[in-house]
Amino acid sequence: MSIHRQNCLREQISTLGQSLFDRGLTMGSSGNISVRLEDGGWLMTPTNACLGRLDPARISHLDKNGRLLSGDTPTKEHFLHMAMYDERPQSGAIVHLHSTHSVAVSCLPEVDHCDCIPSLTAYYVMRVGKLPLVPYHMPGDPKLGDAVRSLAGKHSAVLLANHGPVVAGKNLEAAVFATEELEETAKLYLLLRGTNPRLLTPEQIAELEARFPRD
Ligand SMILES: O=C(O)[C@@H](O)C(=O)COP(=O)(O)O
Ligand SMILES: [Zn+2]
Repeated sequence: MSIHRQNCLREQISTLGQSLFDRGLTMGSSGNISVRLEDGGWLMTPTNACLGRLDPARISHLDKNGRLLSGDTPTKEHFLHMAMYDERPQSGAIVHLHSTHSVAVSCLPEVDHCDCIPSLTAYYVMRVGKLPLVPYHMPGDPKLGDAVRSLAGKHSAVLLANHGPVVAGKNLEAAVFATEELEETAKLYLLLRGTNPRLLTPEQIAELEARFPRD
């Protein structure tokens, strides 16, 4: 990959990180972003970095074995990102946020662990689909990587219990769009709690999945 292309990706991570932060989709130094490089390595946001104020030159550059080549120490969730990439060769980027409504859903005792948010809208089905809950582990615990690995082959998005969403996409823009959609649908789900909303039918879901396949 040319240096020019890598620099463009660094800029894109910083720009989209700032956009997410400025819209309140993650706070403080929470959340992390990664992009897979053509040589099998990755760019990842550094640990304890604020997504709203990333310095493109300090973004961590890892080789395909996860060794740091340049930049600051990577996110403590680097193994989680790498586990998801291992299971999803079609994915080029991953976003993890502490977006408020998604985190709220991740704390609810009654959610279906196989599918935390019902199919309320077509766009949610198109961007996210079934969202499994990953049992709680401390942030940075390698067991979190193992737990995500077991689900990531079948799911582009997972919800970490009492923590937040991890969403993969074919590229960074796709991963960000899907994360935003997840957050908005989590908000809808909470708004509709205690009501009996009409959900999309299995036939409607199948039609959407055939017409708009997710990666
Ligand atoms: O919740 C956590 O601590 C991490 O999952 C996180 O969101 C931020 O960690 P770093 O990426 O290591 O800053
Ligand atoms: Zn986190």
